[in-house]
Amino acid sequence: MGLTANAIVFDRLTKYYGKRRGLNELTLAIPEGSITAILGPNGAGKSTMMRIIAGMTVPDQGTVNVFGRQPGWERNHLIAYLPDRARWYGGHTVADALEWGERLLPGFNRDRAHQLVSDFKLDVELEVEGMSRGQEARLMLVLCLARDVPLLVLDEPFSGIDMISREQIVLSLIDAFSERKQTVLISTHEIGETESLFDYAVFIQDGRAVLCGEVEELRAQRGSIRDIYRQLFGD
Ligand SMILES: Nc1ncnc2c1ncn2[C@@H]1O[C@H](COP(=O)(O)OP(=O)(O)OP(=O)(O)O)[C@@H](O)[C@H]1O
Repeated sequence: MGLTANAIVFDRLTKYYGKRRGLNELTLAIPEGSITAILGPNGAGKSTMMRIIAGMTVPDQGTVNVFGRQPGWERNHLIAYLPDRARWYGGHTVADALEWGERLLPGFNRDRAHQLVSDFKLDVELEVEGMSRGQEARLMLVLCLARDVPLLVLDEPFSGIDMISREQIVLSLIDAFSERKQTVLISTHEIGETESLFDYAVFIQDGRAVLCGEVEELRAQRGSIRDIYRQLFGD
């Protein structure tokens, strides 16, 4: 695959929540241009790591570099971040959300957003507050994927989406990512249906990276990503 430069570098990054450590000297590099899976059990530190990249949480110790600089609001025009929980405006429809995106999100491509809405079978008239979890997940994906930014950080983007739709969405993502030069980080618990998306994988446990590498190499050495997950985290 020929991955060279790193888009993101963590060096002994630690984040405390009270006495508990959300991240524990996390040391890790994410290759530029990769589609990277962030994998690990509940509470491993995946969301904390992503929030730090998006500049929404500040670490307590260690360093993090995103394209060579510290994260923060002034870097956010480079990043499309899909949080694990969203808040919407009351009374807004999918169409309103797209308009909001066009006005406020740097690099937002309106035509692509509308294409994605149609690909993901969303109704533009749908009110966002009344959406099912799967519909909401699709809308959040649209708002991120429509953006021409160098880094996408997607925290559990498939959660709540049914299996068949998930498979279709993964196929359209493979298509979309092959056309564009973006670094993409995706945390997910749905490893089976999403494995084909990834060319790099990071396994996290207790706030540390326990294994990372190019998916092709990991597969050749240790089996499928699902098998590796079981080897690392199974009882
Ligand atoms: N706001 C917070 N206040 C207190 N503790 C927190 C907070 N956010 C995260 N933590 C703790 O930090 C650790 C890492 O949490 P994080 O949400 O990053 O894990 P995760 O890997 O994303 O988990 P999941 O797969 O369940 O979404 C957990 O022990 C969690 O309880």
